[in-house]
Amino acid sequence: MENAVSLANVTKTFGATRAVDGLTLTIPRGRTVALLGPNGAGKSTAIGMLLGLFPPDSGTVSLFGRDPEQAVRHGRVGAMPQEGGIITRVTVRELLSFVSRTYREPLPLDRLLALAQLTGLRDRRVDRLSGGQAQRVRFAMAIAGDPELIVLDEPTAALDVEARRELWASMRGFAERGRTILFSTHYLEEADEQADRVIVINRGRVAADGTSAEIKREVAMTTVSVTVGGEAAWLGRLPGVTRMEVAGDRARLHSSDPDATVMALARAGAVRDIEVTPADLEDAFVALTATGPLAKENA
Ligand SMILES: Nc1ncnc2c1ncn2[C@@H]1O[C@H](COP(=O)(O)OP(=O)(O)OP(=O)(O)O)[C@@H](O)[C@H]1O
Repeated sequence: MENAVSLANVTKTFGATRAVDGLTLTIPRGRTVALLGPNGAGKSTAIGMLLGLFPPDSGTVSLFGRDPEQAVRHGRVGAMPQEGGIITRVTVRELLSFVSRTYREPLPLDRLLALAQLTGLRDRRVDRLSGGQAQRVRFAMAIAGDPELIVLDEPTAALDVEARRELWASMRGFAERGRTILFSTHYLEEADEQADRVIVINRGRVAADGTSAEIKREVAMTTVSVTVGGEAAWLGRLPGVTRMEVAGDRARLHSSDPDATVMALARAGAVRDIEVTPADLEDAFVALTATGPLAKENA
């Protein structure tokens, strides 16, 4: 079965900015995948190309083995752009039934309202909705044609915790139908919690790709902190240490093999206030998107 999404060595330049720089990734059907990256990493540009909004300068983009434009035209893809007004002065039901009529095989309206948790709001005017409710209307518009893939550019960016939770409950309902979800986010926690797989993008390329557990392992960002008196440079050469920060008399060692690092510290008698902190996704993300040596290694 062909992949839902496939990008092969895709580049896109705007003026002097290379927004996407040799991006290669595939997403099989039925997955929920997060595109995670800092501001300007190239997420929106990648999404724009895979929705067929503009072509890449080089490389190929395909959705279900076809040209993106074709896949979109055949109703296999639903999109929720970062912004985008919705018509006001109509009720939720009027808006969604209008959108549904533009598709050949739309979801039944009741089903659509239920999936987006809008049943109780169906007679509410769209301009009287809260931000979170309006976002669920946008989500309902994206899935009205019952697409196989939905692409959401920072769907929860402006939402509070509760509204985010509700939107995710709706999205999970859609994913349970075997559908593919690709969403971009700045929120590590959201990627960690919601996605089966996290693709970290930095400077237009894939910096890491895997489950959040794999990414944490890959960057091996366990930190070993220790108090040192005097010169600290030698700590950077201990087994497992990939990076080190020194603040006052405290050294923070990032280690890919914390056991070996701790043993070496013990052998050297440098165990004052030793503290081992396991990796978290925040650390992994910072490491992957920093301009330090690790980022270069992963680039
Ligand atoms: N139409 C455009 N014209 C000029 N530069 C652009 C255009 N679109 C994007 N860029 C630049 O390309 C780079 C990637 O931008 P993009 O919007 O894809 O990143 P992003 O990861 O989606 O960021 P954000 O999280 O802030 O939305 C940025 O440097 C941006 O300024």
